[in-house]
Order: sequence, then C-alpha cells, then structure tokens
Amino acid sequence: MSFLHYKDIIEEGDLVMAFISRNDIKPVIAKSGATLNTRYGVFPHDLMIGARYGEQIASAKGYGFIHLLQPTPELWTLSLPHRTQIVYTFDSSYVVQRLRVLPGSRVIEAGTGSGSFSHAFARTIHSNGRLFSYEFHRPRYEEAKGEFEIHKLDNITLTHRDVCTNGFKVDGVDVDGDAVFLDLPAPWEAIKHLDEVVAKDRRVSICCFSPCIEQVVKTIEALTANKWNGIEMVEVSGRKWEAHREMVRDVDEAVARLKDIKKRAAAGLARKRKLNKISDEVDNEDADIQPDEDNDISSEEPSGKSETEPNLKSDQKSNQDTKDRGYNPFGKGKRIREGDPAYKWINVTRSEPEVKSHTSYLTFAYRNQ
Ligand SMILES: C[S@@+](CC[C@H](N)C(=O)[O-])C[C@H]1O[C@@H](n2cnc3c(N)ncnc32)[C@H](O)[C@@H]1O
Repeated sequence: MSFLHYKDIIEEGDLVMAFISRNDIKPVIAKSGATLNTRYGVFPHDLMIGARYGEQIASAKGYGFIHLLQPTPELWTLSLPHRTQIVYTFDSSYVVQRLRVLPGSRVIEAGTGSGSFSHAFARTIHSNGRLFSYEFHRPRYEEAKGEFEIHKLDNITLTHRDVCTNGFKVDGVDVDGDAVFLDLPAPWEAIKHLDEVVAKDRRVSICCFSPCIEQVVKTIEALTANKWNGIEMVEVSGRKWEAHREMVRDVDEAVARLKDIKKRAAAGLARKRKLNKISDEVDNEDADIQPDEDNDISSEEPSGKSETEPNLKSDQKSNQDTKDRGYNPFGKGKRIREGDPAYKWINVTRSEPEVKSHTSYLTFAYRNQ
C-alpha cells in the first residue's frame, strides 16, 4: 500500500481507511491479532488481512459492518490527527490545478503543519516529482516525518526550518521549484527567499493561503516587490451536492398516505386510552367502574377492513404490516431499493444544508511566463 500506488488485496502492515460512517473514517494499520473497536462492534484485523480494498466486513458478532477503503489524500484529510488547522480538499484540489501541479512537478510547501496538503501534493506529483516541505515546529516536524515514512511518501523532502528567517535552500540539492504553496502566518517574510530556489527556465506559480484580508494585502505588496505577476485573489466556497433518485408518486398515493396517517393516529390514540383505562382499573381495584363510552376503544378502532389490511389486533397488525402488506411508501412495509425498475424514478440533487463558511483567501501569482 501507498498513497502513490494502489493495490487490490490488503496485507499485514497496510494502511486501511476503515469507513465507519460519512463522518467517521479511521485509518488503521492492519496487524494480525489486533482489533478495531467502534460503536458498531469489534472488527478483528485478521478479517481485513486478505480482504480486497473496497470490501465490506461484518463485526465479530455480526451486527455492524464497515468498508475497507484504499488510502487516498482525500480520505486522509478527513481522518488525520490534527496538529494544526489543515487545508481541506475544497481548497487543495483548486490550488493543485491552478498551480498546474502535475506528475513530475517540483513543489515547495511551507509549513507542513498536519501534512494534509502534503499528501495531496505527493500523490499528484507522483514518484518522478518532488515535494520540498518545511516546518519550524520541532514536534510537528517529527510527527510529519514519521507519517510520511509509514505512508511510504518517498517523494517528499521534509526540512526542519524557519523559512522566514533562513529561506528554502536544501543542502546539496537544486530545489528548482515550479510551484509554491505558502500556508504561513507571515508569508510576506518568506517570499523574498524564493528567488534562490524557484526555476529560472520555466513558469513558476505561487499560492499564499491566508485567513484574513490584512495578510492578503501584505502578501500582495511582497509579491509585487519581488516581481511576481498576474496577482489574483480568490476564495473557494465549498458546498457538497448529493444526487439521488426519488420515487415518482401519484395523487392516489398521496390520498392513500393521508388516510394511512389518519388511521395510524386513531389506532395509536385508542391504544393509549386502553392502557390508561387498565392502569385506572388497577388503581381503583375495589371501585365500581362504570363503562365510559369515550374511552371505549371499540369505537376508535377502524371497523371495516381496508383494502390492504385485515382488521387485526395491534400486535398482529404490525406483523402483518411487514409481512404481507407489500410496498408501503409511508410506513411499515417492504423496503424498495433506490432505482428498482418496477417503480418510476426521477433524478434529483440536493445541496448540503450547511454551506462551508470562509476558510482562507488564496492569492495566486506567476513568474517567468
Ligand atoms: C496552518 S499550518 C499548515 C497546515 C498544512 N497546510 C496542512 O494542510 O496540514 C501552518 C504551519 O506552518 C508552520 N510555520 C509557521 N511559521 C513558519 C515558518 N516561518 N517556517 C516554517 N514553518 C512555519 C506552523 O508551525 C504550522 O505547523
């Protein structure tokens, strides 16, 4: 396994992205005898080893299940241990294409932070490219170094350095960068050091990622002073769209639904009244109880049989609902798989209710074009 080369079968020592739910993805190194404990059950790693990436496995007791996914930078970004603020895929995907980062590119990145963007760069530039990443915080540097080794990202050169003070030169290496990404509190202090490491014979692109407009202004001043051209600032407003099919229903079905709701409400009320009556009887064991027409459930129960449902006692009825009732779009009944060709469907899209708010401003510029 590696983020650079995909494979089919999971082996001991491979990284597996255990997809528990949309908001819960756990990176796991498959190790014989170990277990993954989740709220859906316990998953022995021995079930993962030998399985195919993409496969679903059941928990040891068979109640829950998870999917075993191939590691990708996108899944890593959603599951990595946060040491800092990170760049998410909404922004990183845009930056990668806008900087024209390709297999073979030589990219300069500072700071490394949690290594979220480093994974995306490393995957895109592939084995023939090189990412020069810089981090001045010692523990973060150490942790990123360990992660890159475990993830076999051998196309990254990680340097422990304050780039604002000491620049980007790497001993014995011609960095020759053609793309630069600065996610630093003061990128304007680092820009002046780029001259000594960026390519002179081809186009070089830069992106500075800054959360506030005052930082953007200072960055633009430094880019202009250092002869960067085509300066442009953009903001990515990420929003997820969900596409699925919805069953087309007609008026008769809508009327049936209203009747169904009304009938269920009446039956529920009757059951509640019956229960209240029983508890009153228990409380007043010796009392002389007069029949109360308002609480007589026989007047509340639907008297006639409906087309689809015999007039059964409530517990029998609920069994009957799921067994014989066939498709019921509104309540208990057979579940229909989305897209079942026996029904009519329409394609619909829905945007996520919560629009991602501001992440950062992206300031782009170019040299030697
Ligand atoms: C917001 S984080 C970067 C997050 C990263 N882009 C990611 O996606 O995970 C900024 C990092 O820059 C580092 N940093 C700040 N100033 C620096 C400097 N002058 N030289 C090197 N690293 C620096 C910080 O320690 C921090 O880890």
